[in-house]
Amino acid sequence: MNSNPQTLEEARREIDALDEQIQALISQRARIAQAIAHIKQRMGDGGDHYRPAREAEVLRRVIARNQANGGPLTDEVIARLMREIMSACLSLESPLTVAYLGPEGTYTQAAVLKHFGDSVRARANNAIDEIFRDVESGAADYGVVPVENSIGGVVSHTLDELVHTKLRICGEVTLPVHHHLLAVGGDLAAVRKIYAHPQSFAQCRKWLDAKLPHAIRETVSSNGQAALQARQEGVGVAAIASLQAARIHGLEILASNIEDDPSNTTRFLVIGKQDPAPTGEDITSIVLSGHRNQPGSLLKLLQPLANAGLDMTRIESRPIKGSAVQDYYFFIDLAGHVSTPAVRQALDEVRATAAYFKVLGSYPRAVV
Ligand SMILES: O=C(O)C(=O)C[C@]1(C(=O)O)C=C[C@@H](O)C=C1
Repeated sequence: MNSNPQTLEEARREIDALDEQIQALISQRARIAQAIAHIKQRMGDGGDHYRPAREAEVLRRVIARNQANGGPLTDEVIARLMREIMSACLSLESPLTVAYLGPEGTYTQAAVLKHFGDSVRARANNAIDEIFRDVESGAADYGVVPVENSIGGVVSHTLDELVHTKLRICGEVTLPVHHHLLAVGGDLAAVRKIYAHPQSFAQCRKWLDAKLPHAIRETVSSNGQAALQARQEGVGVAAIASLQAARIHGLEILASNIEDDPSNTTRFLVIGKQDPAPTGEDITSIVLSGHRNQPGSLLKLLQPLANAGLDMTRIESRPIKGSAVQDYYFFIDLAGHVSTPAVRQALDEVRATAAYFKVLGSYPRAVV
């Protein structure tokens, strides 16, 4: 085939031929995925064919090949295309229901699409605890909840739920957060009122002070809700929300990327009943508490992790509700999978000295 077309006709002929091959290959891939689903059924996997570890491996290979080939598509774009192919293949046999923090148009919905692709049934819920209940009861196969924002800090509701649930963390999603000012129409000068989630107001404060110092700022429960209200109230009322919210609610973008810190990122967790297999690039999340009134208790508790040379990537504390003296749960992420001897052994040692200890999950590190 000519790889250096000189005319539009030649180039389009090449694209038509490639499209034919790509389509045939995608169909062939889908048939093999169907065969895999039947094999899994025979093995008795209970109908949940989703395999986060396998998907992470496929995506990592896609990105490695993209980098070796020098693009020209970005890693994010090529991974998204492959993610959609996998999502469509999986949905042929068992479409997943994924509960997320709604309403439609929230960043959590964007995280669902980024992680599971467009072929899942995404189910909007009003509160983080409802998402946990939906997955526990089987009303949803998986849930996606926000856990931390690089500016706003931890989402304490999610941490509190993790302590008590029997569900496991099966994956993580990291999403760069870009805020946009949306309205049904008009221009910046017409904006007299802005709806947003309190965190979004905090993250766009400098921009708002400079560009819209006189507009009334009214907080609502989510960015999706903000977009909905801007839609209902019309010209002069704006919302801070995502591009997706703009699409869903038919709003125009009055200003893009209005966040004060362009590196703003939110981390989400995928919760479910599955323990993903190791991939070689995994995170293990645990929660623990020490015995009261023991000086240096946290240091002693964590010593086995240091002795095993395990890389602790995150530590957060939350007060234990209802304890008279101030006691804390510590949420710790470390690099590695609980099925590897070094991690298992170190965690057994930690468990032996902790007042409370639970593995929240071992799951693949986010790929893109
Ligand atoms: O390899 C599998 O186990 C499959 O089911 C196939 C496949 C894919 O399309 O690549 C689909 C869904 C799973 O989550 C992982 C991978």
